[in-house]
Amino acid sequence: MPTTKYFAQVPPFPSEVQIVPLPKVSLQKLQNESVEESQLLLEACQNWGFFLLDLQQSEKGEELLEVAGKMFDLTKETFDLDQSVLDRYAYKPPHDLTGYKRKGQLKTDDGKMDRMDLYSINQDDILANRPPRRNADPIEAKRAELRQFIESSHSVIGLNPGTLSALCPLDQISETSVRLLLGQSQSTPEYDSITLGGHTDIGTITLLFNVVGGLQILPAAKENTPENWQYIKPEPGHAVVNIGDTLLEWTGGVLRSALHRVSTAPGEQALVSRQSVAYLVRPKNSASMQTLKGEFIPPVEENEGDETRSVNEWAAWRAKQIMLGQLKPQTRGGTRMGKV
Ligand SMILES: O=C(O)CCC(=O)C(=O)O
Ligand SMILES: [Fe+2]
Repeated sequence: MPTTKYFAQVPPFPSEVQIVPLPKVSLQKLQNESVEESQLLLEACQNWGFFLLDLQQSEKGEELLEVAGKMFDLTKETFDLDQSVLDRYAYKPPHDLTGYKRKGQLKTDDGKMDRMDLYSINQDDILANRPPRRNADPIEAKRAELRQFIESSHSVIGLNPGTLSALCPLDQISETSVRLLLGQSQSTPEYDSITLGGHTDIGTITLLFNVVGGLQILPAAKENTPENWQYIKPEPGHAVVNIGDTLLEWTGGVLRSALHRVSTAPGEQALVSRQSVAYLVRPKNSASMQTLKGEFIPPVEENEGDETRSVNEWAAWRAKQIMLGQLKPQTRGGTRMGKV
């Protein structure tokens, strides 16, 4: 999440609300190769599939916080556009998810419609790996800042296993995107309403910048009932990082991909609009979904049959399964669940 400046502009997260006790992992300590910090990171990725990344006291981290602030400003400028202007950039699901998604187009867990406006910007468009696409004016005007945000986010997460950065290079075509999100303020809040339905992220890793609360996760082994969902409290100077399904598959289920959603923000935070910014990393399209080999990864057993599809084929299959209702997103992987 960006710096304190953005937190000062909204009501505080209420202290009485129960929150998920997510570990805070320090980027600076990871950069200094702290063994304890790496252990904390691994445990968080196994137990929760989520952690808070403390970006403070690290040059790279502070740089990212600064540019994440610019992405918040861009989110505001973009969603301040007239509805008729935004509609010109509408996304075209299921094939093209880049562009603007108006609220009310997706079913949420409770059978109602979502309340989240999204604008997805393709990484290859910003880095000029493909012919440019015409985006809404505020986005066109901030191409340089978007590039900075992508490069800075990529370098922060590229720190960890070397394999990950090799499989998600910046110069090869992928579906990696920057997503700007807006949940509108509610003058008479409906606290049980879902803004963006429960899902897992399909990619490898997601870096999320939140100021206002609302993001919730369903802890492992908990039934999907309203009382089991718990809020993540946004912290100044930290990003929320979560593991996606691709990393779960690549690690043979060692890491957890957790179900999460956005609900109405708690307390007085529901009275203000909620912006958030996500950097959703996908592998290069030509990569394989095959389980990686490594010290911590259980070998694939003969009767299991390893995944042989490419990232592209697998993503198309998965999207279709979800649409047909044959695959329901759920928390998978991690220590407590063993192999998937
Ligand atoms: O807005 C948020 O905090 C979460 C967004 C999210 O989960 C997503 O874009 O995949
Ligand atoms: Fe997500």
